[in-house]
Amino acid sequence: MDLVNHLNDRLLFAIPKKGRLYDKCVSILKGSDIKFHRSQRLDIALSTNLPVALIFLPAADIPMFVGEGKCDLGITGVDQVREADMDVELPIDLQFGNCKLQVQVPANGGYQDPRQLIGKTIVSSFTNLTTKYFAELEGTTDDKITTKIRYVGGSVEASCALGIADAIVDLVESGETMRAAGLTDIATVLETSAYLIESKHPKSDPELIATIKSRIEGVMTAQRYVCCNYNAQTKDLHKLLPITPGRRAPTISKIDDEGWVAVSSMVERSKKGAIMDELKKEGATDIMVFEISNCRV
Ligand SMILES: Nc1ncnc2c1ncn2[C@@H]1O[C@H](COP(=O)(O)OP(=O)(O)OP(=O)(O)O)[C@@H](O)[C@H]1O
Ligand SMILES: O=P(O)(O)OC[C@H]1O[C@H](OP(=O)(O)OP(=O)(O)O)[C@H](O)[C@@H]1O
Repeated sequence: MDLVNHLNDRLLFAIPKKGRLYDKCVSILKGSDIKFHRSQRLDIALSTNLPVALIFLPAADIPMFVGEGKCDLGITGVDQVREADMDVELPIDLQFGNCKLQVQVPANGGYQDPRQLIGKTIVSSFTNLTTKYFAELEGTTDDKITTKIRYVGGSVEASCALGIADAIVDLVESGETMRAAGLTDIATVLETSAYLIESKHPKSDPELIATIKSRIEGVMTAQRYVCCNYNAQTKDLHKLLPITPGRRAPTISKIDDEGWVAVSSMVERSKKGAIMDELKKEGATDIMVFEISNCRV
């Protein structure tokens, strides 16, 4: 099938083709019920249930495709958006791919302040952000900095040991890569996470864009909340309901037992243990927590 000729009239949605963000992106698409089949080695997949085409691209190229309006939507890290210096909307923080772009120096090298690196050689895959950062430190414009910024595409952390850099600017999540390379961080250039990004001048049907955004928001909410059900005596509700106020209000249903009701409420996943403990202490029984597979709020 000539896929390219099937792209007309479809919303083009750019997804990282591999790497750190890929699996989470696929699970967001799945959670949003955007069905597709990606043939091996093909970087375009037509959705089978929506007028959408998924375009699999390097995470670093996605801001340009969306910024220039070639794709209406995309998913990539904010670091990539800032590095590409593209003017796009950032409608949804997808809350994965969290890490920091940091200035890293040899742990035993005597640098404690990034100002000590002015005029030295810095290696990074994020040369634009690094240039801007040092231009600000030097109090000058990007084209006048004395610090030398060199690009490498990967394994940036090896640059100091190999003698091509005095320091590096690279992403840090757990810090394992940094420490294994004998480096330590002395400053943060940027904090980042993956975002749904949107063209400022989308070409597709606004209703379709709104539907996709609302589905992704639903996935985010479903990830953040669980559903908590319990039985309670009506006399205890004044103590129990403040523990489970819900997003708007808890649902209270009659049950076939005089003086008792069933309560259902969304609670934050990260607090569910403490909430169940407190409910039990205040007299709730049959407390159950359920996963929410998707929702619209
Ligand atoms: N260690 C990390 N922890 C969390 N998020 C990360 C980490 N490393 C990278 N990211 C995020 O993922 C994005 C893509 O990084 P990744 O290294 O996967 O890209 P890539 O270079 O396209 O893939 P690959 O390394 O497989 O070639 C980064 O721009 C950043 O937003
Ligand atoms: O703090 P950590 O948890 O160790 O993560 C940081 C590492 O993750 C990223 O690289 P990645 O593993 O994606 O490979 P790359 O070097 O090929 O980009 C980043 O460039 C660091 O090297």
